[in-house]
Amino acid sequence: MGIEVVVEGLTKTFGRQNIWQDLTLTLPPGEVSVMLGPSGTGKTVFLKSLVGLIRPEEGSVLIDGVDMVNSREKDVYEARKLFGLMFQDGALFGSMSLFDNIAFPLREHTRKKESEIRRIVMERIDMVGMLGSEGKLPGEISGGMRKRAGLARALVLDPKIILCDEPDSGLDPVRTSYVSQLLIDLNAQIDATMLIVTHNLDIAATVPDNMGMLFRRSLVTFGPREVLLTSDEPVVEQFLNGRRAGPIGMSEEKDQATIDREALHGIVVGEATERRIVPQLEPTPGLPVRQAALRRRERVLGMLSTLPPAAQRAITASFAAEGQP
Ligand SMILES: Nc1ncnc2c1ncn2[C@@H]1O[C@H](COP(=O)(O)OP(=O)(O)OP(=O)(O)O)[C@@H](O)[C@H]1O
Repeated sequence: MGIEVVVEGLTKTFGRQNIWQDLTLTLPPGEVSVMLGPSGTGKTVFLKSLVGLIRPEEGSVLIDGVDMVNSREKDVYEARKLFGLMFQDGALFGSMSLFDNIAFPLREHTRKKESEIRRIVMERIDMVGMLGSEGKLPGEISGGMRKRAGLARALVLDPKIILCDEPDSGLDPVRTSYVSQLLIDLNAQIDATMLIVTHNLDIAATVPDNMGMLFRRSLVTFGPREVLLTSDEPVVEQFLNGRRAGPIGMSEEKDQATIDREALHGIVVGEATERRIVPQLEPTPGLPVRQAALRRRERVLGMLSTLPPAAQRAITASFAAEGQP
């Protein structure tokens, strides 16, 4: 099973620019979480902070007893092996075949024999549906395939935590839904903790167990998906509806003067519309039941009375629809 990630009081500044402050959240073990947020709110910086590639000034990130913020580089390096990272462009080496790209972490970090490496690499290539393409160079395949190859590479060291930075960027809507299904299928197969950073509303609506959103240097919310999906916070409303009216502007956020000026010109925040929550994706038939979904159900039922009423109603309705009242 995946590992819990406990983030407490995290604050990061570059020079005089405060990226975010006092972020506190827990990624439940083995569950899939999504972090939303307008461009530039520091989602990538957050992912890099979890793996210790960026060191925030304050706070802690506890993973299996190691604090990725305050520990010695040697310990952080060791703990980093628990992670699988999938970056926006797949981050593949252009002159290496897909096979060699995917084998790279195994050759770099383990002493496995070539025959064993071949077995693992082919198994992961199969998992992401790319058997037959292993001899190709990254330049010879589409963006969607490069993403999947990046995901296969993230999987070779049997990660306990998988971080995906915008798995949908540059993909058409059809390829994006394949990636969404792939993420859920992988979760069912390996039960790793997953955090996905995305702007994509379809991924956000259908993939995660938990959702959070970064805005104005803090976490607007983080918790079971239904909390964000039923939230009437103006920034969440605006983001989920892709509207111009609201606190998010072209360069991240608007000041009050801009909001007032827009109101004068008739650009007003719309009425809060009742949002329909679409069901979460299920693993492809034939794959194991997602253990995280079973654990989440118990966890969420245990915290139900602490959640906002709209989220409680949505959760009760979705459990009832699954035939598990
Ligand atoms: N190494 C760095 N040095 C200085 N500033 C940085 C560094 N890395 C990121 N930043 C700044 O931190 C801010 C947040 O960047 P980040 O890439 O995390 O945003 P994001 O939310 O992932 O954006 P997007 O959705 O557009 O990818 C930006 O203003 C960026 O310029």
